[in-house]
Amino acid sequence: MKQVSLLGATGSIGIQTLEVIRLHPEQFSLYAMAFGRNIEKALPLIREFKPTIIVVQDEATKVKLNKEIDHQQVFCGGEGLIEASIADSVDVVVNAVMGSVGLPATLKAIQAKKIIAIANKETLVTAGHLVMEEARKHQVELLPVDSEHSAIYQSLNGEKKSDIQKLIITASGGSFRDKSREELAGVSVQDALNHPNWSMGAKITVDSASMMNKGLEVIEAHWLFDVPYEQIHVILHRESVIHSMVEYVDRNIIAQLGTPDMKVPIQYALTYPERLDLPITEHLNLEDIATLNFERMDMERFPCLRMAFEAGKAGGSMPTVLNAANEEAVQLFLEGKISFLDIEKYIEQALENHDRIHNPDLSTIISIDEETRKSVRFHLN
Ligand SMILES: NC(=O)C1=CN([C@@H]2O[C@H](COP(=O)(O)OP(=O)(O)OC[C@H]3O[C@@H](n4cnc5c(N)ncnc54)[C@H](OP(=O)(O)O)[C@@H]3O)[C@@H](O)[C@H]2O)C=CC1
Ligand SMILES: CC(=O)[C@@H](O)[C@H](O)COP(=O)(O)O
Ligand SMILES: [Mn+2]
Repeated sequence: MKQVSLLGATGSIGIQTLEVIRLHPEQFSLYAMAFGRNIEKALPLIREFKPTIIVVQDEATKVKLNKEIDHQQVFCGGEGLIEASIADSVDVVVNAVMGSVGLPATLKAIQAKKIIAIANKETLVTAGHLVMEEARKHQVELLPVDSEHSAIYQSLNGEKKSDIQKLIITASGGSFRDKSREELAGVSVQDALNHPNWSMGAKITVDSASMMNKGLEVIEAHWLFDVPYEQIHVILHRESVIHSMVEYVDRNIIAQLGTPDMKVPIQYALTYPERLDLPITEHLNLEDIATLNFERMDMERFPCLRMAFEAGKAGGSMPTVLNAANEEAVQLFLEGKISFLDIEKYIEQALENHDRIHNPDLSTIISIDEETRKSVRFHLN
């Protein structure tokens, strides 16, 4: 029996993780759950799964929650996320919070030698060098939940790293894949949230539409698999059936295919190295799909992808700035305060105004993250 700590339990990945846990009660039990402020969504989950530790975003939410339940161990904020990640009884930490707020808990979970199923890609983008250094030091392997990285992880199984020619990451193209740049000027939040293939949280759905999601995934892949940016390739693949591929030096390409359903990579990370039945997910039927399409990625059309490659290659503190500016700009877009095209403008400005710091430590990363967010908000006023 694996005791799971689930950070981001009320989110899209969180709810699907609970579906997997519910399916295999003999394999998994929910020991800890963390969420932000969504008490309404959390209450039935608390009543059903009866976690020993509960974490909420702030004191006010804790006070509200305590009026609804009688629970001994409710923690708050970043410290709470860490408590939930290092508790002795926890075997696996599923980090599915949204944003760089997940970073300190990931580092502490590694130091506590937990199994880590990582959905929270912002952690790896903002501080990949620190996360991977800790993972190496403590001999902890990060199990990717992100569908592309789960695909690459499976395609690398048993292979030599030195035989990799390139990683090929597939992109659906997101909500605006058929719009020209001119047409993007007037798009609404509702339009952006209409992803063609996946049902996900709001922030990642907007990232998909701007192609920043793919940019973050390139940086995530660089760190997870220790592959240089020059050997990471992105390709447009509308169907989201091939989740990503690895090409080897002998021209063999190994790909992972599956129904676009996040429960598949979530369960794989939870059961690894075993596999279990997943009856709640449809089988992939290639005869019904009939055709798979591939298109060259246009960096002019998708400047967020270009900026992510550039920030990743520049390294140091640049990916921290890229990520923080993006998180803040997407939030402003979701609040209706800026337009869709402003997102890339704000990120570009933040990157231009930043003097790169080589090999930033955790406190430097946290302060750069905060400063970048402030500067994005400042330019708005
Ligand atoms: N959704 C998907 O299919 C995929 C997601 N990912 C990655 O997984 C992560 C989660 O994505 P997704 O599930 O879509 O996001 P959601 O927005 O749906 O969920 C985010 C979760 O994090 C919680 N949360 C947010 N801030 C805090 C905080 N400060 N403290 C504690 N909890 C917090 C939210 O709580 P509350 O509900 O109370 O606000 C919610 O439970 C992201 O990094 C994303 O990029 C990767 C691949 C696919
Ligand atoms: C499901 C998942 O892993 C998402 O990150 C997904 O990849 C989004 O799709 P696109 O970014 O390819 O549109
Ligand atoms: Mn993905």
